[in-house]
Amino acid sequence: MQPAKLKIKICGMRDFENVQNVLKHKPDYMGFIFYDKSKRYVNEEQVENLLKLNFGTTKRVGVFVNQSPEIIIDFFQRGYFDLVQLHGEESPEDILKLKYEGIEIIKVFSVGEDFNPSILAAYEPIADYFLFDTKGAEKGGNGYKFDWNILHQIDSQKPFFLSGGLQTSDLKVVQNMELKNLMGLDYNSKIELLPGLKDLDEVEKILNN
Ligand SMILES: O=C(O)c1ccccc1NCC(=O)[C@H](O)[C@H](O)COP(=O)(O)O
Repeated sequence: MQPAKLKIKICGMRDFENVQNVLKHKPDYMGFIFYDKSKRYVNEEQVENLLKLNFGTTKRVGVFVNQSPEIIIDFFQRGYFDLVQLHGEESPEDILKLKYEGIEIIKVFSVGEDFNPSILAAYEPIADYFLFDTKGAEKGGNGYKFDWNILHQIDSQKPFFLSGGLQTSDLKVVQNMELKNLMGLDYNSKIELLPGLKDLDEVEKILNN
Protein backbone atom coordinates (compact mmCIF):
# COMPACT_ATOMS: atom_id res chain seq x y z
CA MET A 1 0.00 0.00 0.00
CA GLN A 2 1.20 3.50 -0.87
CA PRO A 3 2.01 5.45 2.36
CA ALA A 4 -0.21 8.50 2.93
CA LYS A 5 1.29 11.77 1.75
CA LEU A 6 2.75 13.74 4.64
CA LYS A 7 0.95 16.97 5.46
CA ILE A 8 3.07 20.12 5.57
CA LYS A 9 2.69 22.89 8.11
CA ILE A 10 4.56 26.16 7.71
CA CYS A 11 4.59 27.87 11.09
CA GLY A 12 5.29 31.34 12.45
CA MET A 13 3.81 33.43 9.64
CA ARG A 14 2.54 37.03 9.92
CA ASP A 15 3.79 39.19 7.01
CA PHE A 16 0.91 39.78 4.56
CA GLU A 17 2.93 39.49 1.35
CA ASN A 18 4.95 36.53 2.62
CA VAL A 19 1.73 34.72 3.61
CA GLN A 20 0.32 35.43 0.14
CA ASN A 21 3.44 34.00 -1.52
CA VAL A 22 3.61 30.91 0.70
CA LEU A 23 -0.08 30.24 -0.03
CA LYS A 24 0.76 29.88 -3.74
CA HIS A 25 2.49 26.61 -2.78
CA LYS A 26 -0.60 25.37 -0.96
CA PRO A 27 0.75 24.10 2.37
CA ASP A 28 -1.77 21.96 4.24
CA TYR A 29 -1.45 24.11 7.36
CA MET A 30 -0.10 27.56 8.19
CA GLY A 31 0.66 28.47 11.81
CA PHE A 32 0.22 31.88 13.46
CA ILE A 33 1.74 32.47 16.89
CA PHE A 34 -0.66 34.20 19.29
CA TYR A 35 1.93 34.20 22.09
CA ASP A 36 3.29 37.66 22.77
CA LYS A 37 6.70 36.47 24.03
CA SER A 38 7.47 34.87 20.67
CA LYS A 39 9.69 36.52 18.05
CA ARG A 40 6.96 35.49 15.61
CA TYR A 41 4.02 36.97 17.51
CA VAL A 42 1.19 38.02 15.23
CA ASN A 43 -0.82 40.93 16.63
CA GLU A 44 -4.54 41.49 16.23
CA GLU A 45 -4.11 44.16 13.57
CA GLN A 46 -2.01 41.79 11.46
CA VAL A 47 -4.51 38.96 11.94
CA GLU A 48 -7.43 41.18 10.94
CA ASN A 49 -5.54 42.16 7.80
CA LEU A 50 -4.82 38.52 6.96
CA LEU A 51 -8.58 37.85 6.98
CA LYS A 52 -8.67 39.52 3.55
CA LEU A 53 -6.74 36.63 2.03
CA ASN A 54 -8.19 33.50 0.49
CA PHE A 55 -6.50 30.58 2.22
CA GLY A 56 -8.07 28.01 -0.11
CA THR A 57 -7.34 24.51 1.18
CA THR A 58 -4.70 25.71 3.67
CA LYS A 59 -5.89 25.45 7.26
CA ARG A 60 -4.91 28.26 9.62
CA VAL A 61 -3.53 27.08 12.95
CA GLY A 62 -3.68 29.43 15.94
CA VAL A 63 -0.73 28.68 18.22
CA PHE A 64 -1.22 29.47 21.93
CA VAL A 65 0.83 28.98 25.09
CA ASN A 66 -1.15 28.56 28.32
CA GLN A 67 -3.80 31.00 27.12
CA SER A 68 -7.24 31.07 28.79
CA PRO A 69 -9.89 29.05 26.93
CA GLU A 70 -12.17 32.12 26.92
CA ILE A 71 -9.68 34.18 24.88
CA ILE A 72 -9.01 31.30 22.48
CA ILE A 73 -12.76 30.81 21.97
CA ASP A 74 -13.24 34.54 21.37
CA PHE A 75 -10.50 34.54 18.69
CA PHE A 76 -11.97 31.40 17.11
CA GLN A 77 -15.40 33.01 16.92
CA ARG A 78 -13.85 36.05 15.23
CA GLY A 79 -12.58 33.67 12.52
CA TYR A 80 -8.88 34.15 13.29
CA PHE A 81 -7.99 30.47 12.74
CA ASP A 82 -9.45 27.07 11.82
CA LEU A 83 -7.84 24.93 14.50
CA VAL A 84 -5.73 25.45 17.56
CA GLN A 85 -2.23 24.34 18.59
CA LEU A 86 -1.66 24.29 22.34
CA HIS A 87 2.04 24.72 23.01
CA GLY A 88 2.12 24.99 26.80
CA GLU A 89 1.02 23.00 29.83
CA GLU A 90 -2.71 23.17 29.06
CA SER A 91 -4.83 20.88 31.20
CA PRO A 92 -7.20 18.29 29.73
CA GLU A 93 -10.05 20.19 31.45
CA ASP A 94 -9.22 23.45 29.65
CA ILE A 95 -8.87 21.62 26.36
CA LEU A 96 -12.33 20.12 26.81
CA LYS A 97 -13.78 23.66 27.02
CA LEU A 98 -12.36 24.26 23.52
CA LYS A 99 -13.67 20.92 22.23
CA TYR A 100 -17.19 21.84 23.39
CA GLU A 101 -16.96 24.87 21.06
CA GLY A 102 -16.14 22.57 18.17
CA ILE A 103 -12.46 23.58 17.97
CA GLU A 104 -10.03 21.01 16.56
CA ILE A 105 -6.95 20.55 18.75
CA ILE A 106 -3.26 19.93 18.14
CA LYS A 107 -1.66 19.26 21.53
CA VAL A 108 2.08 19.84 21.67
CA PHE A 109 4.60 17.92 23.76
CA SER A 110 8.07 19.36 24.17
CA VAL A 111 10.55 16.53 24.12
CA GLY A 112 13.78 16.65 26.08
CA GLU A 113 15.97 14.12 27.90
CA ASP A 114 13.36 13.94 30.68
CA PHE A 115 10.37 13.26 28.39
CA ASN A 116 7.94 10.79 29.92
CA PRO A 117 5.49 9.38 27.35
CA SER A 118 2.96 8.56 30.10
CA ILE A 119 1.82 12.21 29.88
CA LEU A 120 0.16 11.43 26.54
CA ALA A 121 -2.57 9.18 27.95
CA ALA A 122 -4.64 12.01 29.47
CA TYR A 123 -4.72 13.83 26.12
CA GLU A 124 -5.32 10.83 23.87
CA PRO A 125 -9.15 10.99 24.09
CA ILE A 126 -9.43 14.79 23.64
CA ALA A 127 -6.77 16.00 21.22
CA ASP A 128 -7.27 15.49 17.49
CA TYR A 129 -3.55 15.45 16.77
CA PHE A 130 -0.31 15.49 18.71
CA LEU A 131 2.79 17.50 17.79
CA PHE A 132 6.22 16.61 19.13
CA ASP A 133 8.61 19.54 19.34
CA THR A 134 12.06 20.00 20.89
CA LYS A 135 12.18 21.20 24.48
CA GLY A 136 14.41 24.25 24.79
CA ALA A 137 14.86 27.68 26.33
CA GLU A 138 11.87 29.01 24.37
CA LYS A 139 8.36 27.55 24.38
CA GLY A 140 8.71 26.87 20.64
CA GLY A 141 10.81 27.85 17.67
CA ASN A 142 14.05 26.67 19.31
CA GLY A 143 15.50 25.58 15.97
CA TYR A 144 17.02 22.23 16.87
CA LYS A 145 15.98 18.60 16.86
CA PHE A 146 15.30 16.04 19.58
CA ASP A 147 16.16 12.36 19.28
CA TRP A 148 13.33 11.13 17.02
CA ASN A 149 13.98 7.50 18.01
CA ILE A 150 11.98 8.11 21.17
CA LEU A 151 8.88 8.25 18.96
CA HIS A 152 9.24 4.54 18.18
CA GLN A 153 8.57 3.87 21.87
CA ILE A 154 5.35 5.83 22.11
CA ASP A 155 2.18 3.87 22.71
CA SER A 156 -0.40 6.16 21.06
CA GLN A 157 -2.83 5.87 18.16
CA LYS A 158 -2.95 9.62 17.64
CA PRO A 159 -1.80 11.04 14.29
CA PHE A 160 1.07 13.42 15.00
CA PHE A 161 3.23 16.16 13.50
CA LEU A 162 6.99 16.11 13.88
CA SER A 163 8.60 19.45 14.66
CA GLY A 164 11.75 21.10 16.00
CA GLY A 165 14.51 22.44 13.81
CA LEU A 166 13.24 20.75 10.65
CA GLN A 167 15.13 21.60 7.48
CA THR A 168 14.17 21.03 3.87
CA SER A 169 16.67 18.16 3.61
CA ASP A 170 15.07 16.25 6.53
CA LEU A 171 12.13 14.95 4.52
CA LYS A 172 13.95 11.87 3.20
CA VAL A 173 15.43 11.00 6.61
CA VAL A 174 12.02 11.18 8.24
CA GLN A 175 10.41 9.05 5.54
CA ASN A 176 13.05 6.36 6.02
CA MET A 177 12.31 6.19 9.75
CA GLU A 178 8.78 4.86 9.10
CA LEU A 179 7.31 6.48 12.19
CA LYS A 180 3.90 4.99 12.94
CA ASN A 181 1.06 7.59 12.91
CA LEU A 182 3.29 10.38 11.57
CA MET A 183 0.89 12.61 9.65
CA GLY A 184 2.89 15.72 8.98
CA LEU A 185 5.99 17.87 9.27
CA ASP A 186 6.13 21.31 10.81
CA TYR A 187 8.72 23.79 9.50
CA ASN A 188 9.64 27.07 11.10
CA SER A 189 12.92 28.81 11.96
CA LYS A 190 15.17 26.76 9.67
CA ILE A 191 13.36 28.04 6.59
CA GLU A 192 13.32 31.69 7.65
CA LEU A 193 15.11 34.78 6.36
CA LEU A 194 14.04 36.65 9.52
CA PRO A 195 11.71 35.67 12.37
CA GLY A 196 8.25 35.42 10.80
CA LEU A 197 9.50 35.76 7.22
CA LYS A 198 9.83 32.50 5.30
CA ASP A 199 12.34 31.83 2.52
CA LEU A 200 10.20 31.16 -0.54
CA ASP A 201 12.88 29.03 -2.21
CA GLU A 202 12.85 26.67 0.78
CA VAL A 203 9.05 26.63 0.85
CA GLU A 204 8.99 25.72 -2.81
CA LYS A 205 11.48 22.87 -2.32
CA ILE A 206 9.40 21.43 0.53
CA LEU A 207 6.06 21.68 -1.18
CA ASN A 208 7.12 20.62 -4.64
CA ASN A 209 8.56 17.37 -3.30
O1 LIG B 1 8.00 29.76 16.81
C1 LIG B 1 7.85 30.34 17.87
O2 LIG B 1 8.39 31.43 18.09
C2 LIG B 1 7.01 29.73 18.95
C3 LIG B 1 7.01 30.33 20.20
C4 LIG B 1 6.22 29.82 21.21
C5 LIG B 1 5.42 28.71 20.98
C6 LIG B 1 5.42 28.10 19.74
C7 LIG B 1 6.21 28.58 18.72
N1 LIG B 1 6.28 27.93 17.50
C8 LIG B 1 5.38 26.86 17.20
C9 LIG B 1 5.75 25.84 16.22
O3 LIG B 1 4.92 25.00 15.91
C10 LIG B 1 7.15 25.74 15.65
O4 LIG B 1 7.03 25.39 14.32
C11 LIG B 1 7.91 24.66 16.42
O5 LIG B 1 8.16 25.11 17.71
C12 LIG B 1 9.27 24.31 15.73
O6 LIG B 1 10.06 25.43 15.53
P1 LIG B 1 11.56 25.29 14.99
O7 LIG B 1 12.34 24.55 16.02
O8 LIG B 1 12.02 26.68 14.80
O9 LIG B 1 11.52 24.55 13.69
